[in-house]
Amino acid sequence: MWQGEFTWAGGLLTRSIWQKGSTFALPRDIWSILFGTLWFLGWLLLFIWILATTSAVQNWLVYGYRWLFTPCYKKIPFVGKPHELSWWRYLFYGHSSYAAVMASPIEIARWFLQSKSTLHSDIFSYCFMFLAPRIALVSPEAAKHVMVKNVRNYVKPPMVRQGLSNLLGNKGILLAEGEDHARQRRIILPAFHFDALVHLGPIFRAQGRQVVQRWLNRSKPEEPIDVHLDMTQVTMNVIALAAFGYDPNTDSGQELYRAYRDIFTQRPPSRMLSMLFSLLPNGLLRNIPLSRLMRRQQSNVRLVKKKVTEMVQKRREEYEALWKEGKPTSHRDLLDMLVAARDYPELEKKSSNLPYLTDEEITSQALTFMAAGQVTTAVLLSWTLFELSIHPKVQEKLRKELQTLAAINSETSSSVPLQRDAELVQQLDKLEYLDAVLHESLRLHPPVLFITRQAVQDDEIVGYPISRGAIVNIPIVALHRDPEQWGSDAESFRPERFLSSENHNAMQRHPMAWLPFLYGTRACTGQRFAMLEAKTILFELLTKVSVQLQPGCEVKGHGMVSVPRDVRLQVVDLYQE
Ligand code: HEM
Repeated sequence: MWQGEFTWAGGLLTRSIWQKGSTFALPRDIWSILFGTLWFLGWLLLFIWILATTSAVQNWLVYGYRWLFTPCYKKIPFVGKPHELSWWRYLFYGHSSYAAVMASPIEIARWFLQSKSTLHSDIFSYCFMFLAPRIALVSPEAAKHVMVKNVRNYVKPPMVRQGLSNLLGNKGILLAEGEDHARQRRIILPAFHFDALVHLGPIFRAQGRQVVQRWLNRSKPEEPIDVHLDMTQVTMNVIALAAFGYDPNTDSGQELYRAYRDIFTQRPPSRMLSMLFSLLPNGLLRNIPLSRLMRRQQSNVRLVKKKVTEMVQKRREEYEALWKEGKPTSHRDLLDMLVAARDYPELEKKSSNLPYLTDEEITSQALTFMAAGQVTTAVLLSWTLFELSIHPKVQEKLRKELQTLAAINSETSSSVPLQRDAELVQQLDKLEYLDAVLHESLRLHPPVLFITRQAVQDDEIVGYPISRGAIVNIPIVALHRDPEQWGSDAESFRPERFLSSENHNAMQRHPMAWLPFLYGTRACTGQRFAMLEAKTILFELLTKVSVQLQPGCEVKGHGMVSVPRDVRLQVVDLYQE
């Protein structure tokens, strides 16, 4: 029916292909464009396929070489190919459908624990994508070796660094290693001291009150709330105010909030795409329509970086102006402290050992606090509210503890509002059941599911050799559900296990069996910040409302930071008339 030729770019037709007398009424140009586009897409797909296959073969050769010639892999038990996986899927995914974020957190935990029990070994090897070798450390003692005993020998591998540096820049504490890391940590730690943090009490309380007011003033109180959305907003506000004194209620603050939410709530298709597109050169990426999702992701990252850089620069200018005028500089928030640490030029000259932070480091640090401090705490609060919503007795017991404190506090606390808030935060920190509830929530739903490290030198972990370059993985989520440490009810939510009255159980447990913040010199610097924030916000919420899970609501975790998906809660006003 049709003859002739057309160019590959549909619109750029060189000659007509449609002969007169056709039974179809479509104009010639449309057919030409259609066939031209199909032709173009066909070649493009072939090109992508060739690139992806070449890259996969190259990966298989590199990783195959590592399996064969890295001595430790011959001595560590290997988990084997899952029989239900076809060879093709196995070659491509390895065990990552079970052991990485493509599975849900509970599936990940079960897979590691099952492999541990089948192999009768706390340490075993398995494959990541393209059969890349990994070593799992599934006991607190093995994890302790990497976190504490020989921490300097284990650094973040290039793949992890690349993922983090896209968002955080290259110079922050999370990516620093060795002496550089120790220097940055020395500077940052004082800002997270308990005495400094209780002064953030008014911010924590005000944000908690705002959420509960929003819940109570809804026009349709019977409609459920999306708890993770609200907790994301509240923790974003807290970190923006407490770390940077940045007003989240401005248009610009809202823009930042939306970009952050998008970055951290990537769903499986876009995660898969991120992985596939990472195989292609950047230039090619821009021309593929499918990469629109990825481009949105990149533009979100650019926006966050731009905003944080602006905040840092503004604060530095303010600080320098005060410094030049000889006026006292204030320490309102984390950013003040970072800027001050950088600006000790006189002292700096005297000793090169004195701490200081460069401009780039300050920006990276600020981005790190935003990323590390916001999403993780939102996840902690969302899972805790979810667990309380399905365990009404625990919720009631906790409410009693909080209400008792509220009653005491209203009688005895200071008449100065800011001081009163700081005092309350101090008292909240001493509540045993509140602490136990948060510990139990972090045990079952650790926001960071696992950490990955690469050995710098040959080493030995619990009697097994670890060769230089080997990549080890601590699956926190699996260690937290291991019946060997937590007993036969390891999968149940039971805060009582953390109470001192059940100390006999705790004595049998390894001191590092609970490790959501890690231990040692790489432990989370924001642990106290996160716990105080979560405690204060729960206090504000649970003394005013009760929460129940919306019937029929199926909740699953997903993503790098175990974001709970679709937690819909019904909120009941405790003082409703
Ligand atoms: C529930 C909340 C949180 C959890 C579960 C958590 C967990 C973690 C974990 C597991 C690490 C180690 C990551 C690694 O080395 O691969 C880490 C590091 C870090 N976290 Fe947190 N975090 C939380 C909240 C916060 C907050 C609120 C802040 C700051 C405001 C913060 C700041 C940091 C920083 C700066 C590091 C890097 C420490 C270093 O490398 O020396 N985190 N966090």
